[in-house]
Amino acid sequence: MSTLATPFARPLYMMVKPVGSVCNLACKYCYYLEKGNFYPEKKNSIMTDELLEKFVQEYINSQTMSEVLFTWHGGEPLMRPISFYKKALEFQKIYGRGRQIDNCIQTNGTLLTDEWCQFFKENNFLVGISIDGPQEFHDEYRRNKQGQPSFYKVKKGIDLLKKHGVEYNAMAVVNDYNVDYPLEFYNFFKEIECHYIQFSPIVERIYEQNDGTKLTHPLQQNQEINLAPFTVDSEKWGDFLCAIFDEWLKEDVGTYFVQLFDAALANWVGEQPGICTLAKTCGHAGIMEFNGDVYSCDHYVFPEYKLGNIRTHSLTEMMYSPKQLKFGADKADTLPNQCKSCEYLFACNGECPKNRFLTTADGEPGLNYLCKGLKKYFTHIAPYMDFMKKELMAQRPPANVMEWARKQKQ
Ligand SMILES: C[S@@+](CC[C@H](N)C(=O)[O-])C[C@H]1O[C@@H](n2cnc3c(N)ncnc32)[C@H](O)[C@@H]1O
Ligand code: SF4
Ligand code: SF4
Ligand code: SF4
Repeated sequence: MSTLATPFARPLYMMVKPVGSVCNLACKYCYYLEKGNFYPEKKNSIMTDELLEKFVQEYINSQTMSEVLFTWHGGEPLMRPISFYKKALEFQKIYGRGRQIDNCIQTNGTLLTDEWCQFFKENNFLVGISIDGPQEFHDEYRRNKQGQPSFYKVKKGIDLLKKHGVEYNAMAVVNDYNVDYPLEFYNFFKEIECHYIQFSPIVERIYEQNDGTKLTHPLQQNQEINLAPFTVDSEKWGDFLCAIFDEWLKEDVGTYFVQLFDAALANWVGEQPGICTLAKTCGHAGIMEFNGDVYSCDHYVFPEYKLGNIRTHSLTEMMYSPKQLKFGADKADTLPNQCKSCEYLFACNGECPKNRFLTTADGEPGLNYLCKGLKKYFTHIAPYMDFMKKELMAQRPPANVMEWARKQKQ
């Protein structure tokens, strides 16, 4: 096992699911909806006030730093009433004893109202909104159980956030349907003046199990690969990123922030990237279900990756357990030789282990499904990243890359 960073030198981070996997939408690609199968008592999957208080107290007390970040996730976290979050804030005040406490919430945006937005503004919430680009792309997969599209409601939600001056960012998935339209996609976010954008590729395999789940199980190896139809093509993912990167280079560096570009630059200069998929190790962010069950990662909510329950184990115990440390270290320890000798390992780190189900040319298992696209992306951005690194080292703004890129093209 590789050496991990000293425990306790970083915040303990946990995403919380106050309504479990319950949601008012039924996006066709959603990996979380089916987690309800692990909780047959599903109809009652809401966090009690008593558990909320226990979590808030323990989460704050587990931190070794003065800042504490709460992340509310789901399912759809706005399916709890505002009063639930007001209680959470009261507990934060009681147990925070002067610490700086921040809250962010990840939502599909369809349930936003003036009242929610006022609440978020007053309490400084950062709101992550899921929106998959323009209407046609978004509505392809993001619909409710009756098949009704959600774009119109999400757009209305974003307008409300803007009206109330709430800080927000966009989270967009890239799938088989929208991957061919990178510029339409990117320009949409500029049109709605969203300056912080996260793109996440959909990679899912169909794997029907007895427990009622159908999507990727990470322990599913040596099986016939049965890609879910919404999965993004690996090379197209690379082309998509390259096209948006070139567009971003024209005039947006320093004004629009694309998480995968920032994370690549972070790796280029040897800083921690802001996204786990490009980090060296996993396991920094656990998730807690409505009933206090804690899992290794949001994409590893499976019985095999359950770390315990907050009623019987402390958060520190679970997040620094041998099981979780191994989960974290496995990301680097299980890399195939093709990755170990890859010139972009420092930037890619083999991406997410969930996606490592191909075999290398030498027949070694564990190659990332997205490898071809990732290599294309890193090769394409390398000269610009090298330049930005040089600028940063000389304490000049990396945005100088825009002029440099223009000159290269002349
Ligand atoms: C599971 S949702 C929970 C929060 C909230 N309901 C929402 O949609 O923002 C969190 C994020 O995961 C994304 N997502 C859903 N299924 C995915 C998948 N199979 N692969 C990658 N991301 C996915 C969603 O688009 C959303 O941005
Ligand atoms: S809104 Fe979020 S939780 Fe609900 S189905 Fe869509 S991605 Fe899944
Ligand atoms: S398994 Fe994937 S999603 Fe989970 S921490 Fe690792 S890289 Fe991130
Ligand atoms: S680009 Fe491919 S070979 Fe290189 S580290 Fe990433 S997944 Fe491995």
